Amino acid sequence: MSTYDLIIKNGKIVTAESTVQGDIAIKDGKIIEIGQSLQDSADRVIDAEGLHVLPGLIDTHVHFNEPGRTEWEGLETGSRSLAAGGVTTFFDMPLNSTPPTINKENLDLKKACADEKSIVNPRYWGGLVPENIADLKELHENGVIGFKAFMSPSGIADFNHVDDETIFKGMKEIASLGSRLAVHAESTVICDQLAEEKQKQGKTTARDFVESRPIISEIEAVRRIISYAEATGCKVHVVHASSRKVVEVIQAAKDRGVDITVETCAHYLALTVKDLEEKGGLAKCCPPLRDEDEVEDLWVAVANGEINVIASDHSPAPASMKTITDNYFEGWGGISGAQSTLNVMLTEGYFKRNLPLEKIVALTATNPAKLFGLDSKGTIAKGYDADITIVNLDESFELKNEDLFYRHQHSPYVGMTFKGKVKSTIANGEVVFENGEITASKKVNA
Ligand SMILES: NC(=O)N[C@H]1NC(=O)NC1=O
Ligand SMILES: [Zn+2]
Ligand SMILES: [Zn+2]
Repeated sequence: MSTYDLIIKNGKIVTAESTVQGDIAIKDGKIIEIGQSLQDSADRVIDAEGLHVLPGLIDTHVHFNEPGRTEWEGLETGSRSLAAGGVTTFFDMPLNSTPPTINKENLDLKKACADEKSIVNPRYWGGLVPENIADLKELHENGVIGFKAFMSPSGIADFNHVDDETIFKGMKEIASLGSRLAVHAESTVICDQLAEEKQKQGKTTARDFVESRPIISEIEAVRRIISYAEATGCKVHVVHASSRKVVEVIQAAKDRGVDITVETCAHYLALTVKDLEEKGGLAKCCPPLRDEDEVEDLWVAVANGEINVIASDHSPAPASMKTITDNYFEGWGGISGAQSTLNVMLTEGYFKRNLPLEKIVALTATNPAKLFGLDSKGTIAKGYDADITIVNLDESFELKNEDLFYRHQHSPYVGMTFKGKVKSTIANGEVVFENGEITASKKVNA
C-alpha cells in the first residue's frame, strides 16, 4: 500500500501569504504533508513543474436552481462548471430553486440533490423573506452559512423581497443566532420608479436600463442596512457591489467598527455597459454593469483590500430568456459565469493590473473560508482539506461555448481570450477535472 493517495510535485504553491515551490502529499482527502522532494510512495503523482498550485476557489454566490428549476441549471452541470473553473466549494443561494431554501424541509430537499449530484463541496445560504422569521433558527441549526435577503424584487415569484420591518426583525433574530445577513442591496423605490418612467417614455435601450438602476440606488440600500446593522448588531455581507462608490460607504462603516463585509463579482471587473449593448441579454444583470471608469475604480478597491470576497453570482437561464431584441427591461437578469471567475482574476487582475496571485487566493478562497467558518478550507496547509486547483499561467485560450459545462452553454465571457488555464481541480483529494475533462467518480446518470 502506498503511503499517500496523491502527490503534487514541484508546483509553485500559492497561499494568501506567499508563493513557494514544493510538493503536496494527500491522503484520505486531506493535505498531510508539504515539503521538498517528498520521497514516499503514492498511488498517483502529478508533475506540477512550471505550474501554479492554488487553493480550490470558494464561490460564495451561485444560483444552481435545483430542485425545481433544473431547466435553467442544476447541481450536476453547475458543479461540473465549477470544477472546470478551479472551484471546489460553492454556497448555493436560497432562491431560483423551487422550493426556495426558506425552511428546514426545503433545505433538506436541496441537500439531498447536492449529495447525489455535486462533484464539489456544497454549502447553503438560507433565505430571509417576510414569511419565515420563525424558521431562521432551525435553518441556522442545520448548518446554513448565513442568510440572504433581497431589498428589491428578486424576479422570482416564490422569494419575496423584504420590507424594512422584516429586515429589521430578521436582523435582530440573525444577530441573536450569531449568523450573518447577506443582502442584495438596491433600492426598490429608486429602481421601480425610474424603470416605470423610462418605460412610459419608451426608453428601453441598454443605457436606459442601466440608468434605471443607478449606483445611488445601491448606496441608499447599503446606508439603510448599515443603520440597521448598527441598531441590531447583526453582521452584514453586501453582495455584488458594482462600484467603488458603494464600497466606500461600506469601508467607512468598517472603519467605525461595524461588522460588515462586501463582495464584488468577476463581471463587474471585466465587463462594461458597452458589453451589455453589444452582447444583449447575456450581459444583463442586477445591479447592472457600469462604465469603464467604474471598472477601473473597482480594481483599485480590490487592490487596496477594500473588498472581502470575489464571487460569480452565477445566475443562469435558458437562451430564450436571455434574448433581448429592443427592450432591455425584458429578459432575465443574471450572468452565467461560474466557470470563469479564476480566468477573469488572472487575466484582468494578475496579468493586466499586476494584482498579486496571493491577493487573488485571499479574495477567492482564504477570505471566504474565514468569513463563513470553513475552518478546514481556503488554504494549502498541513491538515487542511485537499481542495486544490492547478493552473498553467503560460497558456492562453479563447473561451468557446462548447468549453462550458453549464446546462446552457452561453456566457458573456465567450469570445474573450484568457491567459492562465485550469489544468486540474482536486476536491477532497479526488481529481474531479483534468485537461478539459470531468474525471469525478460520481456519475449521476450511470
Ligand atoms: N434571482 C437572481 O438570481 N437574481 C440575480 N441576478 C442578477 O443579475 N442579480 C441577482 O441578484
Ligand atoms: Zn442579487
Ligand atoms: Zn445572486
